[in-house]
Amino acid sequence: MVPERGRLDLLPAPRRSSRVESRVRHEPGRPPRAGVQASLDKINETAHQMSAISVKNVSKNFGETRALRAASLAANFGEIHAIVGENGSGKSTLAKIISGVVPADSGAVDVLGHTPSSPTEAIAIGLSTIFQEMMLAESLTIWENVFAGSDSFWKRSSSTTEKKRRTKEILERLADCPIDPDWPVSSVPLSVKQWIVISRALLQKPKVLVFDESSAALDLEATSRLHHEMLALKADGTAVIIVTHRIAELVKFADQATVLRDGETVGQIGRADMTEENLLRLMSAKTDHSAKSVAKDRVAFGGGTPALRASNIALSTNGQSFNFQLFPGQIVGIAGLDGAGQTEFVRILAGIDKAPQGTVTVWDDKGEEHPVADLASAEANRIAYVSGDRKKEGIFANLSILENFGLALYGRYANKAGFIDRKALSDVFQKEKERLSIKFARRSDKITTLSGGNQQKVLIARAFALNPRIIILNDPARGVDIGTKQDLYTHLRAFAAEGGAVIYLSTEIEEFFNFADRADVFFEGGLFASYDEDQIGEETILGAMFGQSEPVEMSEVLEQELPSETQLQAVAQ
Ligand SMILES: Nc1ncnc2c1ncn2[C@@H]1O[C@H](COP(=O)(O)OP(=O)(O)OP(=O)(O)O)[C@@H](O)[C@H]1O
Repeated sequence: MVPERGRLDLLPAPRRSSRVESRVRHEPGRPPRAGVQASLDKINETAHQMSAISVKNVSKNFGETRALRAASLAANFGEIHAIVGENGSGKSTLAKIISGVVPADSGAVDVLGHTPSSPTEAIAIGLSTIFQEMMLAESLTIWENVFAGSDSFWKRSSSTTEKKRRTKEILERLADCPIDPDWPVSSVPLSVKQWIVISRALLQKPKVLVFDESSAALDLEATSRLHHEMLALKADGTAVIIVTHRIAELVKFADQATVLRDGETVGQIGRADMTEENLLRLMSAKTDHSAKSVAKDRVAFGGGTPALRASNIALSTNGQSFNFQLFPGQIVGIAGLDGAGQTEFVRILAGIDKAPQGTVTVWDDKGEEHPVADLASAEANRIAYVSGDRKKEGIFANLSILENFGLALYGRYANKAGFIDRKALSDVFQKEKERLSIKFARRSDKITTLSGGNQQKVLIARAFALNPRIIILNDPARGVDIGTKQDLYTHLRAFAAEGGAVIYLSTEIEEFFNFADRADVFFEGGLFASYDEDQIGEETILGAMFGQSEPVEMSEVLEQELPSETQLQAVAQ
């Protein structure tokens, strides 16, 4: 029975029987269910056991778009359960149904013994969700955001001093940097915003925690902290549901994965069968999963006229200066831990921010040089920029898909009287839509009706359509599925083969493999190391990210102690 709104305090305690708790506690590493073959039957069979979540044959339409047609999922307490699938396969919609944000059209939804009909109700029964789009009030302080809405569902509302103390404690642990709870949210970087949203959910001490692509804004080290947090929650008996495209990461620590394809659950994979290959095979009807490899000839860069040069650049007034060069046809990967200066650097190259020191110069087709000092000069010199932080820097939520695509192009497609050649704009849109396989019902629909990954594709398409000489991408593949990523690498490689130059900042080191011609690594506010194609590897890049000239193994980064039960309880108090 769904309770009336406003009567949540009268809700019966969620059905989390001691039988379930003891089963999880005494058998934490239950043997995984067999196989990739594990099918709907098996999922339904599992759903009959006492589980944290049981979703059976759920469907959901948004107007003409069928987001889900037969989605099922069964997740237990004390397990990390991933939901995977290509962009637009229905993962977020499933997460939203489980979280009470949208109702299912048909099918059965059982979350902790209830069918939540609103996020508030979901929280009341013990489910917290961290959504893909960060819901933050930018003008409020950090602590106000962490405790937003808390007073209505915590029995004893704590004092402001106490709230600030707890905010500082949990955020400094999670974000691993000093935090003043009184800072306005607008003043902190994207990664800290992500931690604020995560803290808010953790402080609710949920029995089920849903992460919808929540590590997308976090760098490697931070993602590892998040994984440890998830493992600690699992050890505590929480059902942790994660929606993610970071397949390589999830095979390391997820217990189960439910795979969606075109709105349908096509299988559930257990720990023993959790390999990238198995997941990809189920996710996509495509048969070739061979990879990241984009065929290309080795080219030596260095001679001739560069496409872009940054000279004596420093990222702060007293910072160490450095030089940077990019040649036509070259793809340079940019890496660094969060806050190491790489984001500031690419924004300077794109003309968005000014360098505290130094100059940026580009060369045109005729070999003539031009300074890049602001957005206008960057645009005039055909530099396109794609941001991974699409909500803040990319999309206009109130505009349609086509309008979002066409915004930067209107100047190019307008005649002298100012009328836009809609046919030409429409043709180029169609071409880019096919190039990146952007999925949507109608181009006149608002961009926010697209899945997160498809929104990102619109921004990438817009950059290609600008016919740039240089494309600067700032973590563009955030939230983009693996198939699209590979298509993106192929398109960028083709762009480079025609003389274009690419700067590709990524928080995922693997993106550079078999793709970048060079990788530049930032550390503590400056360019620390530069590696040619044949030196690019996980250990070398990772080492440089930590300021070491020696390679570092991933396991050394991930080898942190799990928080103890006492530490966790202290945080949860
Ligand atoms: N509010 C909405 N209105 C219209 N269509 C929607 C809405 N929400 C989702 N859709 C559509 O439903 C489909 C599934 O979207 P969903 O966001 O669930 O996919 P996803 O698997 O999470 O994708 P991604 O990996 O890109 O985030 C998509 O085609 C999307 O455009």
